[in-house]
Amino acid sequence: MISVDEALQLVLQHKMNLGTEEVPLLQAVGRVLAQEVTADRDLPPFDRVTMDGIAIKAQSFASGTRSFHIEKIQAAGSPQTALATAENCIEVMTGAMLPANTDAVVPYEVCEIQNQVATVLAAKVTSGQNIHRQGSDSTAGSILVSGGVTVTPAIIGTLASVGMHQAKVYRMPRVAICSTGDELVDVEQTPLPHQIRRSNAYVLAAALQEAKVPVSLCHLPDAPETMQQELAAILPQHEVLLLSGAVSKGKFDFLPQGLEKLGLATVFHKIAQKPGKPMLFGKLPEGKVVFGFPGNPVSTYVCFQLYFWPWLKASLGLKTQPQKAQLAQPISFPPALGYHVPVTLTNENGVLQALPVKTSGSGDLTSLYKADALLSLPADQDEFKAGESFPLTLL
Ligand SMILES: Nc1nc2c(c(=O)[nH]1)N[C@H]1C(S)=C(S)[C@@H](COP(=O)(O)OP(=O)(O)OC[C@H]3O[C@@H](n4cnc5c(N)ncnc54)[C@H](O)[C@@H]3O)O[C@H]1N2
Ligand code: MOO
Ligand SMILES: [Mg+2]
Repeated sequence: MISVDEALQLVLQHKMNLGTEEVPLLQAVGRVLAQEVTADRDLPPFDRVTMDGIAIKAQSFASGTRSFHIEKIQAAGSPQTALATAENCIEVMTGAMLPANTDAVVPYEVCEIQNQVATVLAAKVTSGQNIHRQGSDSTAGSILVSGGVTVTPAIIGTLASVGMHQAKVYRMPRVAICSTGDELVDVEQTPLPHQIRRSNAYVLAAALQEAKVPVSLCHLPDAPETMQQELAAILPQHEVLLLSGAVSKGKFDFLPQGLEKLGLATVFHKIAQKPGKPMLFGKLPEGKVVFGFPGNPVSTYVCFQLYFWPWLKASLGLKTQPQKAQLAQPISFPPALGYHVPVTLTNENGVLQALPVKTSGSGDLTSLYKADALLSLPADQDEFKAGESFPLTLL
């Protein structure tokens, strides 16, 4: 059986080249940017007034002038005006162009205005004060945002400020999520005593919806021929299959053989880990990939988090920062399996502490919502001391 690290490396070796697409500005949020964003002009594009007040020539103040006749008002959104006489001033509003022949803005708070004359009460006026200089943030042509980052609301603001009403982002893969199992009924149905409601596909669909990955849902029966026919019908419209259940040793676990008939090249089947030991990963014709997650709800979600997300991020060219946390209490786990422990996180003096969540195993989905993350303990160790650090996957 391969290790957790080997499985992850194999999954990453099969990342997909997704290409790019143009989307309208607001639809770019949450997507991965596939272009550099450059400034179309200087930012700010003119000397911008940053306080409501009066614009003067600092030299006039230095020469002793304190009362300045107000020539006019320069509002934001008006073309630039000019001060006619050095001993005068122009009232200016935040966001306005600084009037020509002025180089300092004195806020209203330190002025007294009567009969069109502003008297400056401040002790000092410096050339350049309260002016956001043209090009001081960035100059025309400079790179504001590099490609390969997730578009945040702040990046949307940057795109808007340089006039990009569309943005080039990496295309998302077309994903089908199929649950399997004759014991499962849909959410709106009332289960009979031997049945349960299916939840796995909804968990994965919800996670993908948050990440703006388009998905379609389906459910496959525990019957080899129908399962294979339905898979064959789904495959042409999708590039990634996320399947849950039917990958273990049961008499009705038909997924591996159903996929083989569709041309599956198995990359691995089984990982030395708990939960999620029976996980399957393989290639399908035309460069498509399939993740066969074990059916127990916690196993499905854990494997999705540990293997599918890194695969998607790698395919989108997103870099991930490995994270670690300290185990907050000792754990004993003798089997030679990697152990992914659901934990809650607290921060003690800047160090992340991971406290295991009580669960009754990989069928216990309701305990998983309490977890903030998974702490992955290595297979070659049996006793794990409080204070030891291990890799962390945020949920
Ligand atoms: N002899 C062995 N038996 C099992 C092994 C093993 O190594 N040897 N592995 C166990 C492990 S670990 C897991 S995990 C499960 C995985 O089984 P399958 O992937 O074949 O999944 P199923 O048999 O279809 O279902 C398992 C379990 O999960 C429930 N389930 C499935 N799908 C859903 C869903 N969409 N929503 C909610 N619950 C779901 C299903 O009802 C079963 O209870 O195999 C062990 N057995
Ligand atoms: O993935 Mo299984 O527990 O290891 O349910
Ligand atoms: Mg099974």
